[in-house]
Amino acid sequence: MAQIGQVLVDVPTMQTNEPYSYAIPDQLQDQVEPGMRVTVPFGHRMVSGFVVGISDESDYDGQLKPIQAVLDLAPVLNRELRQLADWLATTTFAFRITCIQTMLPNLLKASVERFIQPTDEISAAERTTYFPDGTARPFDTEKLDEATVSGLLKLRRAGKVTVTYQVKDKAAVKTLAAIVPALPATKLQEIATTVAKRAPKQAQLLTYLQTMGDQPVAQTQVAHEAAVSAEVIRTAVAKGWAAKKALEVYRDPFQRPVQPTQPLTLNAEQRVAVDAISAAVTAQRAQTFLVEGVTGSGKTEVYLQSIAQALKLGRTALMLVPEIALTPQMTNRVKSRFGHAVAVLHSGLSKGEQYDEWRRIDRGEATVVVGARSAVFAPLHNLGLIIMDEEHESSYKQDENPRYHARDVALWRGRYHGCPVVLGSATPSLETRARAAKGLYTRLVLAHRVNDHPLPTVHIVDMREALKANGDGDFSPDLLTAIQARLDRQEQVVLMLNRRGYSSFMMCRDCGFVLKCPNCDISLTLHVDTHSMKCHYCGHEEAIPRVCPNCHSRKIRYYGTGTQKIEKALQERLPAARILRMDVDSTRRKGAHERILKQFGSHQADILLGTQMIAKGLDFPNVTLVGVLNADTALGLPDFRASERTFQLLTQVSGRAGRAEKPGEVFIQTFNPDHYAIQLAQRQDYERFFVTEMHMRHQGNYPPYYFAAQLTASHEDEQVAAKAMYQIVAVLKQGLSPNAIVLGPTPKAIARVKRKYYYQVVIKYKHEPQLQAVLEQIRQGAQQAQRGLTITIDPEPMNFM
Ligand SMILES: Nc1ncnc2c1ncn2[C@@H]1O[C@H](COP(=O)(O)OP(=O)(O)OP(=O)(O)O)[C@@H](O)[C@H]1O
Ligand SMILES: [Zn+2]
Ligand SMILES: [Zn+2]
Repeated sequence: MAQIGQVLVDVPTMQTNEPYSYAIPDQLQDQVEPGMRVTVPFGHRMVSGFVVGISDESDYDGQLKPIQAVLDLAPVLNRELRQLADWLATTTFAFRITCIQTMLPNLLKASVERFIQPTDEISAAERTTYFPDGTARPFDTEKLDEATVSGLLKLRRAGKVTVTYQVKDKAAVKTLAAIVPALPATKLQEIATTVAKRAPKQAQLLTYLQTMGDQPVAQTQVAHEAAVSAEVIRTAVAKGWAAKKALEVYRDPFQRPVQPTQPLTLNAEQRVAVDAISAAVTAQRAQTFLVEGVTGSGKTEVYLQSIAQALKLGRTALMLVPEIALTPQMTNRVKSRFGHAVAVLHSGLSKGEQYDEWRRIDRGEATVVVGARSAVFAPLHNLGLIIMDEEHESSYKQDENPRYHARDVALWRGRYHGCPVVLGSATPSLETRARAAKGLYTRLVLAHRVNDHPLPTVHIVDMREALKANGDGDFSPDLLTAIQARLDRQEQVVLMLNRRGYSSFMMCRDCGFVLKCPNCDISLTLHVDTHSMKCHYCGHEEAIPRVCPNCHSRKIRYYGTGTQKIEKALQERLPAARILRMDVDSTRRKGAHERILKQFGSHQADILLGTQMIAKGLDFPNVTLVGVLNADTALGLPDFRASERTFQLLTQVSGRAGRAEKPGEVFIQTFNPDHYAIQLAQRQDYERFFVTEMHMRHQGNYPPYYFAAQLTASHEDEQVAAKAMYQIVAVLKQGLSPNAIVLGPTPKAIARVKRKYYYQVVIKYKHEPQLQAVLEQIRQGAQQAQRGLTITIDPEPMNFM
């Protein structure tokens, strides 16, 4: 009986989660398997698709169109990852094909090209007009002019040209030109003797060829080892003594040499953690651990030794880091311990490098994967351990479809493989810490720094005073004195300029007052377009104040400064200081980040001035001073997580100071010295912060007490977006219980992006068994909605702006 392939087609406008049935032609019967990419006819074109199933019968009565071509020799997604894609689609309200695309390396996202070519029917004149090269030409209706397109279509109707499809499969395997001997050794020897006099170099190569065996060797290597030029090799090939072969090679994204390291002797707290995790690895238990360890407590060593346990049992390990491009130090540490077993996956690699690393993982050649968010989909078999470092980082949440959180995916894979998941942080997210409190996660605490080095001493600098003293809102006298002392002692300084919330809110520079919503206790956002202050939760709007409502000062203004400006100002104040700047601009080029850190690490600079990207993971023993120039900017954001983010950032960045023998000191400049997030960051007291913040969340009905979901509508016409949102609110109110809190619709913080208006609704709820169904109904309704209207659903928004 003929086989039927169930294919998810890759047509973004044809949004469906259901596969289509296609006939599998005889010649492809043995080739098609679930998990492979294919091309199929769809309407009048050829599109790529993904086989999710094969069956013998179809409910479809008519004639089925056949699958045209198979793009893969083996499935690119295994059974586990296909199940994961389905789960992802359901829980994030994304399309199955979108989820599959997200899981594949970029290189495997094939696209189809159309070609048009002449048939025998075509006249000579038509041929010269339409086919100047005489052969097939790409048929891209967007690039060709209208007359050519209509002319070609006319020819097609007359049967004078045909259209063919070719898949531009970008999955190029990298190859090197290589050489193999084409004749038996005895024959080569014979020729060598005859040419020896007249062409000694050729004889030399012939002798080398005899020693080669039948494995191809890279041409450059042959040239080097036989000490002959490329020209001599070309001649040998032309004469039929040797043959050219393509040698498959991996692009190694990790060319720099690493020093191998041995496991360190663990201290008592580390020992307890490694033992607990190893036990779960050995028992193949899907247990979740929270490793709550202060900065510099040696969490990385705990991860490494737990990974070693998984490898010892013949299993594999996945280690997630927030943004790997920003943490070359971590990659180095893993690579130095596990060498070639390590594959690295992140967006900083070229597509080819990503693909090669992905294949090494899929083939089982790499058994440890270090990577950023999307590495959570790495095709590791037989997972024994998953680690998520800095688990509180918001970069683990994807901001576009599918809107998944890598933590949820990690937990899913942990259950699938029966392996533990380790969530590590000095400042865990409230959600995670709350789950540990409930006993859902096992909490492992590293309360002390390695070798009992003390945590740094943190000073809070009241910038209201500093501003009065020297009129300088950027550098307080205290901070400048402290920096100078480091310069004198040849120690190093890390300075952070917080760019989050840059210029989006207003603050009084005399009293630190930030304008808040009277209904929501969340700061109002400045809208330059409407000249007003708005609340993004409830829609409250008021005029931009001219004087501070609290102290009547006129020094109320946007908050925010650029790193370049700060660098210049700092250099003027400290002319002798060598400053390195690390921000989006200075790290645009590939490898720039790593180069800057290397320079700083080898003390080619005294001060590393940067944005939030310098807050995490850096481990430089000579850094004894950390300065935070503006602690407040993130506090003013209209986000219920503003305090949490501020506390985390300040604690993380403070942790860069005094990690080795020399004690560390931190200066936090703030206009809000009494804010609890800043006070508790000064004490680096996470537990106290957790209790305080949980209380605030409880009062405000925020996560983790409530769940939240966010819906957004966008359209070029503001009316359309707003109206769609009002209709959605009606659907929600009808479908959900009266306990659910529906906030909005309100315009988003940046209400207009790329000529589109954004409106949003936030749902806060505790138990809403109907929510999934209601949201699914809204998602389906959105497809029939007005042209140009986009509805997005985020089941777990990281920010509400
Ligand atoms: N058992 C140990 N004995 C000696 N040195 C150790 C030990 N464990 C870790 N270290 C060293 O202590 C330093 C800090 O460790 P690590 O960077 O792992 O801390 P961390 O907890 O990840 O900190 P952060 O959260 O600030 O990034 C490192 O230089 C590491 O090599
Ligand atoms: Zn004021
Ligand atoms: Zn409000």
